[in-house]
Amino acid sequence: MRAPFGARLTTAVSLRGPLCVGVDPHPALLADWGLPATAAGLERFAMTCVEAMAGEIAVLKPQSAFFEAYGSAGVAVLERLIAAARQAGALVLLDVKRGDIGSTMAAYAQAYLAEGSPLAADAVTVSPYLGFGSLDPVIELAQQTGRGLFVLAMTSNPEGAAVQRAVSGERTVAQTIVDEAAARNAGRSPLGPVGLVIGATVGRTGLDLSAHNGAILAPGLGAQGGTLADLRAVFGENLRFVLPSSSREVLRHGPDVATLRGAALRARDAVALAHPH
Ligand SMILES: O=C(O)c1cc(=O)[nH]c(=O)n1[C@@H]1O[C@H](COP(=O)(O)O)[C@@H](O)[C@H]1O
Repeated sequence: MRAPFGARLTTAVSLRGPLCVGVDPHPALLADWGLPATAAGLERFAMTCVEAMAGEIAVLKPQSAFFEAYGSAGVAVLERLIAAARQAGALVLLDVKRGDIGSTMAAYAQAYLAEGSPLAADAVTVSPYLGFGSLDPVIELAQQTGRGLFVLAMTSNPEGAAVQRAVSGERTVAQTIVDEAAARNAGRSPLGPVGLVIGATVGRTGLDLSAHNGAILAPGLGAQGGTLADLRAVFGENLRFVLPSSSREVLRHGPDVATLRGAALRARDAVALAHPH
């Protein structure tokens, strides 16, 4: 039986440092790496990322869209990437941002979190905008299988604020999501399976995160302009469970394996130095 996701994530971060690297094979990156825009090029990109980073970095986050763009051959590459990265010791957070009615979410949960599913990862990103309760099938399966989920709360893109900072009753929409996640994680040690996504670029959030007993993914470092100083502006002193995430800023150092690995390790060490966990 696998240990709970919260325990596996805290162990991975304590052994490997606090960084998630996104595997986002943008067409422009494939071209920069001298690879063709084909499933074979995608495979080479994915396996180079595994070789360079899966043995050293705590969490790799493949972005499903870039694989789906190649149809079934691309999804097959994603399956092999997930398996190879996990085999090399990284946790895999599959970035798919799914959100649907509860009965359909149960099917997504099976696809991404069930034992033996070809796309099963360690955790998945989900959108709560069909109502937080619609995510319950994902939370239940995550708990059963020692996996996790990251719920979009305050996203790094500028368009997110109009919805997420809107006030509903006494609280912002984002705060209601934080509070729902906190309720699901209550009493779990060291961390519950329900993480949040709060972008590194969002500035002051006004969020009360004190009851959130879960991880926080903070994407937006690098290519979207987020800096290490911004993380402190967003999260204050309380960065213990924050997992900063960067994709293009690291990936642009490929395709040489050693150079790519060096860039990832430098990014990780810079985060660890600026924000000791
Ligand atoms: O869930 C995410 O990972 C995510 C949430 C968010 O608020 N902002 C955000 O950029 N992301 C993802 O994080 C990655 C950011 O990539 P870079 O901008 O290249 O570092 C992309 O795969 C985005 O889809």
